[in-house]
Amino acid sequence: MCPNVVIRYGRLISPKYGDGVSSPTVSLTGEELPNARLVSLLVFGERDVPDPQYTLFNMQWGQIMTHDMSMLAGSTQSTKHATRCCTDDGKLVSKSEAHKTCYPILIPKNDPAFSQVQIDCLNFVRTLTDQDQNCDNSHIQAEQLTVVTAFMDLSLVYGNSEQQNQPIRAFQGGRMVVVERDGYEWPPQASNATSSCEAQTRDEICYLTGDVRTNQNPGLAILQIILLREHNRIADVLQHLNPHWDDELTFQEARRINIAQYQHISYYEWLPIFLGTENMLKNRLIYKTKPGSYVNDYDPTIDPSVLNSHATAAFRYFHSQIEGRLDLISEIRSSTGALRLSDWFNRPAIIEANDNYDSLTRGHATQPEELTDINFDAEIKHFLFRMNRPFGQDLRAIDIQRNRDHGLASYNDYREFCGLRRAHDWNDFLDLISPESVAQLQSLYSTIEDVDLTVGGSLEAHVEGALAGPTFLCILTEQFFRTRVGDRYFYEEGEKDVAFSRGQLSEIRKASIARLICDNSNHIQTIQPSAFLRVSKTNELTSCSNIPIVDLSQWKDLSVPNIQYHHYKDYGLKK
Ligand code: HEM
Ligand SMILES: [Ca+2]
Repeated sequence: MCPNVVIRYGRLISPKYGDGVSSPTVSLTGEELPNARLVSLLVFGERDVPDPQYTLFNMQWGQIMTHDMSMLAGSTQSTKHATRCCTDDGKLVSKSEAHKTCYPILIPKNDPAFSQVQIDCLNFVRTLTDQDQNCDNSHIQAEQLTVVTAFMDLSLVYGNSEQQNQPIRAFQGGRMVVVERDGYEWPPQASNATSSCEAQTRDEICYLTGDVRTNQNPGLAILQIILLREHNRIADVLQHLNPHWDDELTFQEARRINIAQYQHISYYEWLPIFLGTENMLKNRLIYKTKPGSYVNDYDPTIDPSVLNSHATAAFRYFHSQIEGRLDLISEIRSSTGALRLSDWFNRPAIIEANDNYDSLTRGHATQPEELTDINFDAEIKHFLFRMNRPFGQDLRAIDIQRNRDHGLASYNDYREFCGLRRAHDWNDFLDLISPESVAQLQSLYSTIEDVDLTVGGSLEAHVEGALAGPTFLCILTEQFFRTRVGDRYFYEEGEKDVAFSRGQLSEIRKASIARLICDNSNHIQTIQPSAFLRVSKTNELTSCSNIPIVDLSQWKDLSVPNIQYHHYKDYGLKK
């Protein structure tokens, strides 16, 4: 297992593991970098401001894409780290006992939350690098590893290898394994529920899918279920259209269609909200196409792996959109209650209680996400993975610590890399960052060169039409260009060995998040046509029967035996 996440612009401190707990907090100038929790507290707010335009599904789809593209090696992304850098009662473990990958976040004195409960230490385990795996490594800096395929191939549904896929594939009718409860299909049970979830018994609901993070929060699990049910829905239609197809052909074609719809929704419905339609057109991330026309932009020289600056900084800015209250909404769109996010981390059983699967789905399509700004909801800033304790972890502090763990170049370096003006003194940041934020930075960092990318980038004023400032926008645009152009199997590609027919492609282009919700909820009848956008005069609730359908009859009696499916081995981690 050798690198897939690449540092393109690494800060020149050695990210080789040092002496455990005290590893690199030292900046370029040899000064201490300001404590990550302190930066989280002082630079970022936690005001809960709803975004008038976008629904919570808009946030949630982003987490799905994130999980498809990257998962840092060695991080379980839950409370249950095998490596413990803090004791049970929140004290630093002694240096001699700390594992070399320990890099805990120390709690500053007078912390408004953690000082109440005498917690001094938040667990943090460094990402494994190629140097840990003894990969041949001629460059000076270590490179962090990811354990999922970088391509947008729904690896979170199907797994990242034949081995991961095998136990969740039914090998019948092209279907994935599901279990039936109350007449509906759900993902199979994880074999180790008490460690994969916060489950009390082995029988408590804990889902097994292609990605171990599935159970992390209810909205994420719901989208995983929607995408799983969509696979089986497609497989059933294909079998009906083509009874002579065997399991393998049906499975691979259903998977291919599911991935194509998801790529279409991601590039044409979701990404324009973040990156701006004009910016995407200009940078050839999307095209104004005729219904059945191809975009032949595959380029084998483009490296499609995920940029470290993308996974560790830019794409995490959208943690700001997370809402800590999940509304339960009825079919007539009235509230029937709400869940507190931190009560339900890694406890998916709540989804199958009462009408919650549908009520939460309507809630996510109705309630606003939080404004994309410098505020991060208290539920993830003080209560992440809290379980039954009074406080949990701080996702914003984790993001900052991860930025340093990976040795990313500084905010100022990335400004220059992205063609902006390099700052020479604090005032030079004022072109994009508010005077209040610059003053906070100046009080915390000893030099402008030390400001972390994840911090500076999150403070920039947004580019018009986009939900990010110019530095993050530059990184995100570069990433999503590579993700499509570096993927030979991207759904718009017309190369004959891999292409959909023109008729099929024009059907795929009708896919929408609204249709996915209609087809894969239990019994939702109405939805707005653009479900990433809130209901409005131009986006009114309507019957599901009015939402365009991808007509799968285009796949009838298809003579496809020669098609090249992309199998897992094609996307295997690089040597
Ligand atoms: C309730 C929603 C979410 C929760 C609780 C959550 C939580 C987390 C946690 C715990 C991590 C691991 C941090 C680390 O150890 O470094 C993480 C990573 C990450 N998150 Fe989120 N997140 C959420 C939504 C999102 C959204 C909406 C996006 C983007 C649109 C996003 C983007 C990322 C990225 C890019 C990573 C790094 C992934 C990797 O490379 O392994 N997350 N998140
Ligand atoms: Ca993937």
